[in-house]
Amino acid sequence: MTISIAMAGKGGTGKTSIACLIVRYLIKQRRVPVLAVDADPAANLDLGLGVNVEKTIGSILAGYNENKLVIPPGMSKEALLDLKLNESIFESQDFDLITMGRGEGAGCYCFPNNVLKSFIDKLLPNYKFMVMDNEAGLEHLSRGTTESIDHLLLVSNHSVKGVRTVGTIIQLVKELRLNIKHRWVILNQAPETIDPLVEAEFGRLGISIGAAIPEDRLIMEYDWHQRSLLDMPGDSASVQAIDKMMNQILSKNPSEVNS
Ligand SMILES: Nc1ncnc2c1ncn2[C@@H]1O[C@H](COP(=O)(O)OP(=O)(O)OP(=O)(O)O)[C@@H](O)[C@H]1O
Repeated sequence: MTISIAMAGKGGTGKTSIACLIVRYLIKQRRVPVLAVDADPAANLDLGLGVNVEKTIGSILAGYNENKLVIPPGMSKEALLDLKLNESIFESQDFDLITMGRGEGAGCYCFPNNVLKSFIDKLLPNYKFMVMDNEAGLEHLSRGTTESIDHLLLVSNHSVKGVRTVGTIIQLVKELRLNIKHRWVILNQAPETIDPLVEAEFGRLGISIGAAIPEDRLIMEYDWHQRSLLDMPGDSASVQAIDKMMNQILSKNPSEVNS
């Protein structure tokens, strides 16, 4: 069975960086192959993983909608779309990546989201792990494989707004009736002492912190130099915290991990 890990939280709190460091952990632990999914139209999971994705689900669908696809004789439009979607998989030795990207024009992501979901349903049996970076709203995680997530990681930075967004997402998960097996609240860029206001907000919402990832200048430097976070050194503070967090998370499903 594939173990699915999904990230959520307010924009800019570090979801993408943490997703990359989780992929790094899985690769180092040889828990491969990993399917990385960038389901946030505003995220750049590819850059964090040190690759550059040009073909996204959004860009393929834009061509499909505008009838830009030349359909070979004897092939259905759906079969051609499937073929094109397969071309959007970025393959590397240890992980594959699919990216939702932006559709053309403003507005609704319902169609790309639905296509992404059924695409994931098809791909998932080929992987040991799926790591999915999401936008704050989780509406797209309903129906199909993505309805049931093994580990939902709710990321907040050290701000009252970040914590409130986590509270809102917890509510949303209930309303959407998503089947989340384990939920973890991650405090990113955590200082040594948590500000009493931030702590009070966690307390008010009845949320306990599952793991804290410290502020690590190296993450910013890698970002600045567009270096892959997969190459972060094992002794850096953030990597050590992520590795510890992942050991704790995966201890919840040892049988699947060893199978
Ligand atoms: N623990 C950390 N220490 C230092 N800098 C960090 C840390 N985590 C993330 N950052 C920096 O914070 C910024 C935002 O991080 P990131 O892009 O991962 O957030 P995000 O939640 O995915 O944002 P978005 O939703 O907008 O894509 C980046 O510049 C990143 O380098």
